[in-house]
Amino acid sequence: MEAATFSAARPQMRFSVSNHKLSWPRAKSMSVSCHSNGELPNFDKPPSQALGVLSSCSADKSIAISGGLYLLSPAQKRNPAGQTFCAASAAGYTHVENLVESHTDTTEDRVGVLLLNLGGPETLHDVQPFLFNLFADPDIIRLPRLFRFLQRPLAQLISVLRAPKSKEGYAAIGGGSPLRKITDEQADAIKMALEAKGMPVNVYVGMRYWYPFTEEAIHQIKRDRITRLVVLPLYPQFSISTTGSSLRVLQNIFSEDAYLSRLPVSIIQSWYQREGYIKAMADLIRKELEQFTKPEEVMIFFSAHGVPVSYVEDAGDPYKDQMEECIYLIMQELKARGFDNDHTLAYQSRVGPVKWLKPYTDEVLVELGQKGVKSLLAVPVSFVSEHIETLEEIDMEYKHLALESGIENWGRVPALGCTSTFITDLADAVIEALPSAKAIYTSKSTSQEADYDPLSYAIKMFFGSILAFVLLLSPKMILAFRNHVF
Ligand SMILES: C=CC1=C(C)c2cc3[nH]c(cc4nc(cc5[nH]c(cc1n2)c(C)c5CCC(=O)O)C(CCC(=O)O)=C4C)c(C)c3C=C
Ligand SMILES: [Fe+2]
Repeated sequence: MEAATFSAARPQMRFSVSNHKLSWPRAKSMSVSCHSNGELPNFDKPPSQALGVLSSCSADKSIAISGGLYLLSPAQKRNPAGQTFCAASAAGYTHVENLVESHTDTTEDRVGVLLLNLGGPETLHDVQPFLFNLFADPDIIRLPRLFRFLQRPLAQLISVLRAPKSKEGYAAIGGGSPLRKITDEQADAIKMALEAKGMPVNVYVGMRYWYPFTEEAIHQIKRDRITRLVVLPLYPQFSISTTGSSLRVLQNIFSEDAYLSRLPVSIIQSWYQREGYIKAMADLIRKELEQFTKPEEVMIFFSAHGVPVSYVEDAGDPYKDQMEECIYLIMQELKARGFDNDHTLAYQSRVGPVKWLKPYTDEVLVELGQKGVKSLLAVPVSFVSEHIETLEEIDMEYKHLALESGIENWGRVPALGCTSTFITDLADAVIEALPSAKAIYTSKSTSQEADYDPLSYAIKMFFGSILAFVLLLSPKMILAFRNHVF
C-alpha cells in the first residue's frame, strides 16, 4: 500500500464558474473566472466569493478524499468493471495515478460532463459504511480545526448509532437507495439531449459518499482523455454541505494532478434560477394540483432538506437565500399560469443536536392541521430524484403526521427525474457553460513528501476515540443520534 503523496504546496489555479439567473429582484447575473493566488480555499464563504477558487488545503485533503474509502474492503474499492480506482493507504489516504500526464493542442476535442451527487446505500449492508463516509466529511460535521483529528472516530461512532434508524428507512423503500439508478438514467438522458443538440459528450457520475465515487469518475475522465469538462452538481441550490463538499473533493484531486490541473473546466455551481428548471417544477406542481377536487384550496407545501443554522449564519452558506429565491420564482411562474395558491416553505431531515433551519417540516404540518388547512401538496424542492427523503420521510412519515393532524387531502409532487423539459434545460446549461471552461494553472510542487506520520496518527486516533466516547455517550446525545437527529 502506498503512503499519501500530497504536497503542502498551494498551487495557483483557475476554475470557471457559471451561474445563470432569471429575473428576481435580488438576483445578479454572474459568469466569472475566479483566480486563486495561493489562498486557502474557502467554502465557508458564499460561492460568489469562494466558488471557482480551488486551491489546495493540506489539512483537509486527507479527510475529504479518504473519507469516501475508509472501511471499504479491497473488493469494494473496485468499480463495476473491476478496475481499481484508488489505492488507499493504511491511513485511508488516496492517490490518483497520473494516467495521462499531458494533452496537446493537437488532441481531438472530447467534452466530458461530470454529474455530482450524494450517493446512497444500495443494500442495507451498505448503510453504516455509507453513513461513515457522510459523517467523515468535514463539510457535513464541521469541527474546529483543533478537533479535526476526531472527525473519523466521531464518524464511526455516529454512523453506528444512526445506522439502525437509517436501515429502517431504507428497508421501508425496498432495501436501498434508488439514487444511483436514477442518476445513471439522468446521465444517459443528458447525453442524448446533448447529442440531439449536436454536442457529443461523455457523461460521468461522481457520487460523494457511495458508488460510483467521484474519484472513480475522475479516473475514467482521465482514461478517456477528455479535453474539456463541465461540472454539473445535481443539486439545484448550492450548499456547503452538498455541492461545496463535492467541489472540495475535486479541488483535492485536481490540485495534485498535472493533467487535471491543465484541463479546461467549467463549474455550474447552482441552477435553481434557470427558466427550464422553474418551468419544469411548475409543470409538475400544476399536474398534481389538478388531481385535487378543489385545486384552488390546496396549500403548496415546499419541503427542502435542511442544513444547520450555523452554515447559513456563520459560514455564509447561500442555501437558504437560494431556496427562498427558487420558491419565489416557481410561485411567480404558477401565478403567470393562473394558479394563486397559498404556499409555505419548511425544512426537513434535520439530524444531530444542533439548531437547523426553521421552520421544521414536521412542526409546520401539525400547525397547518391545527389551523384548519384541509388540502396540502408537498413539493420536495432540494432534490431532483426520488430517494429516502422523499419516498420514506415525505411519503410515509410526513403524510402520516399530516393526516393525523387534520389534513384530509394529501398529495406529493414527484421529483423531476428524467422529465424532458428539465433534462433539456440541463443540457442547455452545459452548452452555455462550456465556452467559459478554463484550464486550471498549477505550479506543480516538486516536494512530494507525505504529511502522514503513522505513529502520531495512531496516537490521535486512540485518544480521539476516547474523548469522542466520553463526549458523546451521554444519554441525551445517544438519543439525538438515534432518532431524527443523526
Ligand atoms: C440539498 C440536499 C441535501 C442537503 C443540504 C443535505 C445536508 C445534510 N444531510 C445530512 C445528513 C444525512 N443526509 C442523508 C441522506 C440524504 N441527504 C440528501 C441531500 C442533502 N443533504 C439526500 C439526497 C439523501 C439521500 C441519499 C439516499 O440514500 O438516497 C442521510 C442518510 C439518511 C438518514 O439516515 O436520514 C443523513 C444522515 C447532514 C448532516 C446535512 C448537513 C449538514
Ligand atoms: Fe442529507
